[in-house]
Amino acid sequence: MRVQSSFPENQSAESITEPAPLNLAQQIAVSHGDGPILVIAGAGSGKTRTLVYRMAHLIERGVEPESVLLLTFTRRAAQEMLQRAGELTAGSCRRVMGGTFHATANILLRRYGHLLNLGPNFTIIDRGDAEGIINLLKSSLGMGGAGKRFPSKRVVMNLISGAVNKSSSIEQLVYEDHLHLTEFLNDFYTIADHYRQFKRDHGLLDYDDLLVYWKQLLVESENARVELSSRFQHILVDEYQDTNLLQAEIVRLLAYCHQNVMVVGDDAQSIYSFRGADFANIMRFPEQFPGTRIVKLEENYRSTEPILQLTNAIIANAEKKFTKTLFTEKVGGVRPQLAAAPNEAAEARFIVQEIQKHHQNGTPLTDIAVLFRSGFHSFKLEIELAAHGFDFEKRGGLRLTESAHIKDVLSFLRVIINPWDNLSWNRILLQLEKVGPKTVQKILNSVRQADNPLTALTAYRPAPTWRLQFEKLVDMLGRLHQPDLTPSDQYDLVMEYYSPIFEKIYYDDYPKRRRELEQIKALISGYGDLQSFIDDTALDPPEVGADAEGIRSEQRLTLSTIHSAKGLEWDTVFVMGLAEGRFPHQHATPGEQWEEERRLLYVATTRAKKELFLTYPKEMLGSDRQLLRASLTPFLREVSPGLYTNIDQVSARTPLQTGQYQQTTSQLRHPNVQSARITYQEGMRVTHAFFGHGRVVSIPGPRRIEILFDRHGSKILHLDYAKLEILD
Ligand SMILES: Nc1ncnc2c1ncn2[C@@H]1O[C@H](COP(=O)(O)OP(=O)(O)OP(=O)(O)O)[C@@H](O)[C@H]1O
Repeated sequence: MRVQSSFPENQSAESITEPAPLNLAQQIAVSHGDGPILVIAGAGSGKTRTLVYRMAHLIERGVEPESVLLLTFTRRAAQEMLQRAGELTAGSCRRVMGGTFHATANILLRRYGHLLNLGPNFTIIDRGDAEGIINLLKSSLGMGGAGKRFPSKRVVMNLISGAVNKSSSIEQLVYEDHLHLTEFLNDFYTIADHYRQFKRDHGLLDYDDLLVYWKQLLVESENARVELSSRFQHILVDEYQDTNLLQAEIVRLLAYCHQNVMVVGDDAQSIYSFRGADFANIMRFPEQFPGTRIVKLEENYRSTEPILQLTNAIIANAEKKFTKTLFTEKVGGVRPQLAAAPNEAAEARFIVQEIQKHHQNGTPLTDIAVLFRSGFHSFKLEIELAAHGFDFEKRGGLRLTESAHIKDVLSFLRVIINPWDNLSWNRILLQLEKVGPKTVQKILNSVRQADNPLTALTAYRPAPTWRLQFEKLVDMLGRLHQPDLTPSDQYDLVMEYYSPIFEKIYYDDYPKRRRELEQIKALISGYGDLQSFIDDTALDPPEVGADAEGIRSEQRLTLSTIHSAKGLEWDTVFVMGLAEGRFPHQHATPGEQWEEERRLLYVATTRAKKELFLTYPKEMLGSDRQLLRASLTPFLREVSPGLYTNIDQVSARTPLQTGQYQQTTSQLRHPNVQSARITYQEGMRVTHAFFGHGRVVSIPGPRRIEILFDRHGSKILHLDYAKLEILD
C-alpha cells in the first residue's frame, strides 16, 4: 500500500483501534491531529469505518461531541455511522451533529435565518411542489396552456435548479444542452423571478434554497460564520465526490476559524454529476485547504479477488484515470457470472431461481440484493418474487410523498406550522365540493393580508352550497391548534375530517392508498413535534412500503436502484438489465454522461462481497412499446471475457422447482392463514397486495388459484403465499 504521509505524532487512536482492525493508512487518517485531511478511498476500502473511528478518536481525544459535525449523503448513513461510533464511545458520539447537507441547513436556517430575513416557520417543498408552482406560474403568466408550445414544468425546473447546483446560469445551460429552447430564454428568467418571489411570499424553501441560504448566511454574516465555525471544531464529510460547488464552499466557510476538515471520497464512485456534483472537488480540496494531508486507502476488504479484478477492469476503461488501484488479500472465490436471458421475463425467473437456490443453501435473504439502473427495471422481477412469496424491500422506488393522497394529508399539517403556505391551502380548499380554482383564489386573497390566515379563514363567509363542508374544515383546523396534542393526535384529527373526502376522491383504489396512510400514521407516531415530522418527510421522504423505522426486516431481500445502494454491501449481488440501451441509459450522450454510467456500473458491481451475477435480456420492450433485440452493455463487452463466467442455460421457460420451493418458503414466512381457511369460487372479486384487483377464473389444483387481474392479466397463485382479500 502506498501511503503519502508520515505516521502522525498523536497516537491516542490506538486505544480505540486496538480491538478492531484498522490498517496503517486507516490509522493515519483516524489519528490525524488538527488541520485538513483528504482521504481518497477506493470502493470497499473502509471509508465508512475510517469516519466512524475518526469520530470516536476525536471524542477520546477530548473534543466535545457537540463540536463535531458529520455531513453525509443520506440520513441513514449518518444515523448508522453515529450509532457505530456511539458503540465505541459509550454513547457520547450520539451527541455529534450528523446529517445530510440539506438537513443540517434546515436546522441552522431555522436558528439563524432571521439574519437573512427568513422566518423560522418556513416550509420545505419537494420537487413535485416546485413543479406545481412552475405550472401555476406558467398559466398565470400566460405561457403555455392549450394550443401553445412551451417547455414542460420539468424542463423549466431542471434549468432553474441546474443553474444553482452547477453554479452556472440558465442561459449557459440552455446553450449547452437545450439549444432548441433559446427562444424561451427570457420566459425562463421571468418564471425564475416569479418562482423566487412566490417562495418568498409564502415562506417556502426548495432543496436548493437550503444550500443557497446556508452559504449566503456564512458569506454575509461575519457573526454567524465565526459562531458556526467555532461551534463545529471538526467537520467530517462523507462522499465528497458527490458534493457540488456550493457544498464545497459551505465546507470551506464552516472551517473558517480552524481548517479542521476531513473529507472522504472516491472519484471513481461519483454518480451525481447530473445533479451538479463535481468530483473535481476532491482534486481541488488541497488547493482550498493548503497543507492538506492526503491519505489513500487502496486495500479492498469487501470483495473477493475475482470480483475485484472485474470491477477494476470496468473502471480502468474510464476516460479519466482515477487516483488509485485496489487490491485485496481475499484470494479465491468464484468468478462473476454473466447470464443472457432470452427476454425480460426469463431474466426475472432466472434471478428468482438463483435466489431460491442460495436461500436453500443457507444464505439469509438479507445478504442478497438485486440492483438495477432505474426503479421500473425491476417490475417484472417484483411480480415474479411476489408470485413466489419472497418478501423484499425496495430502495429507490416510489416516494410516499409523491402520492396525491399523502400530499393531501401533509397539507393540513403543513398549514398548522406555516399558515402562509399557499400551496397547501390550495390543495385543502380545492377538496371542497363546488369550490374551484377561482373561488380558492378569492378565499386566499381575502386571508392573505391577515396577521393570522387561520383566524381570517374562520371569518370568511362561504356560499351556501359549500358552507357545511367549509365549516367542518374550519372546525377541524381549530381543533388542530389545541394545546398538548401530539403529532399523532393531530394526524387522527385530520383523518377524521379527510377520510370521507379521501374515499370519494380516490373511489377506485382507496383501500390500497389507505395502506400508505397507515405507513404515515406509523411514522408520525414516532415524533414528538410536528415541525420535525414535516421537515423529515420533505428532506428524506419515506419510500412506499418501507418499515416505519426504515430498518431492514429479517426476512427480506433487497431490491435497489444503484444510486440507493451506494455505501452498502451484500454477500450476493445481482446486477440486472445490463443491456445496451438500458445501461448506459439510452439518452446518455458520449462523454461525461457516458462516463458517469460507467461509474454507476462500477458502484453496482463493487457492492458484492462473495458472488456477483450480471444479467441482461436479449430482447426487451423499448420506450415505444416495441420489442427490441438487445446486446450486452458496452461496459462489459470492453472487458476481457476471461474475467467472468458465461451461464448459458437460461431458457425462456426456466421453471421454478416448485416442490423444493414450497419447502423453503414455509421457512420464509408462515402460510397466509387467512387464505387457507377461505373457500374461493370462480367469479369472486379479490385484491392482491401487488397485482391489485382481479377476478377468480379457475381453481386449477389444490391450494392454487387462477386470477385475471385488471392490470396484470392472468396469474396462477399459491393460496398459502398469496395475500388475497375478497372484495365482494
Ligand atoms: N481494516 C479493516 N480490516 C478488516 N475489514 C475491514 C477493514 N476496513 C474495512 N473493513 C470492512 O470492509 C468492508 C468495506 O468497508 P466500508 O464499508 O467502510 O468501505 P467503504 O470505503 O465505505 O466502501 P464504499 O465506498 O465502496 O461504499 C466492510 O465490511 C468493513 O467492515
